[in-house]
Amino acid sequence: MQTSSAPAEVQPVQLRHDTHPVPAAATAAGPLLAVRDLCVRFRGITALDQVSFDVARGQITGLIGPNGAGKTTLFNCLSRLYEYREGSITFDGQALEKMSRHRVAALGIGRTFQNLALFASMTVLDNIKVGLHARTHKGFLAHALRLPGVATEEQACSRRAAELVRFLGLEAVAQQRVAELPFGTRKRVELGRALASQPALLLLDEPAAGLNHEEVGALGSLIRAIRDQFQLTVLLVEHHMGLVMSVSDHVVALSFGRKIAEGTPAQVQRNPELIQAYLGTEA
Ligand SMILES: Nc1ncnc2c1ncn2[C@@H]1O[C@H](COP(=O)(O)OP(=O)(O)OP(=O)(O)O)[C@@H](O)[C@H]1O
Repeated sequence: MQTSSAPAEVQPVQLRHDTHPVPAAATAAGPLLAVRDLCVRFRGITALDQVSFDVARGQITGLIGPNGAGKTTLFNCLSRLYEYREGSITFDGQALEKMSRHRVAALGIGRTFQNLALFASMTVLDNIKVGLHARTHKGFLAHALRLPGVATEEQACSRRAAELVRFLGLEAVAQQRVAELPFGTRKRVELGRALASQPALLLLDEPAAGLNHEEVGALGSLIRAIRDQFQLTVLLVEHHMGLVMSVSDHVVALSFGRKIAEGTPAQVQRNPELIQAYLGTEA
């Protein structure tokens, strides 16, 4: 990640969320995301056991827990990569279990992955444009075939992609192929692609993994800047406790598929069950 491009130095650009499906945080009622009694089982393993929690609009919620706690399983349920037969997930009042994966992305849930999911042979700018095409009216095929109206939309896409590149401090590498870039920079590109789809809820899966101390510091500021600038709600899965506790408004802790603690970072850090869960594994 380019530490020289911390958010304090980033030019404030205003990206219009004119296709944004979810009302602004201040005006809408209820949590953006409500997880209720969610159970997921894999051949005898209970990955999630009656997990319930809310993600409040406009907040950064940290989801923590030792290895195997069920964090990624939960993310995969939110992206509809995994099916769940027990419990429910409601996004802005709509039941996710009734929707296809494609509709979930269109609804306004964007994510990054633990192991980067970028097109390595494409440039930084083009990877970000892929995210933008997820929200264009004409669709990828119409763009490929250059159908009428595409040119105007293409110009808007290029403008927005350039704005995102600037926001993320990626101008110097915008025309470089992703495969040529250091890991930290690629992680920032993935963030750009997720933001390009204009999500209302951004799911970040271990964004600090593989970053050095300085890069993690810059990442914390960047996550907050993203939340503020794009008026997003963020759900962050992360093992780096310093990062989670410094950026989160609210923290939910899982262990062996169960929710064991929930509250402000200060409250959760004092929770005896959480301390035990980490002492028993990696603390
Ligand atoms: N597709 C799958 N098939 C079988 N078991 C799975 C599958 N996905 C997850 N599990 C199991 O479910 C449990 C929860 O795993 P999960 O990856 O959600 O934990 P996690 O909290 O994300 O862990 P980590 O921090 O190591 O990524 C583990 O016991 C894991 O082995």
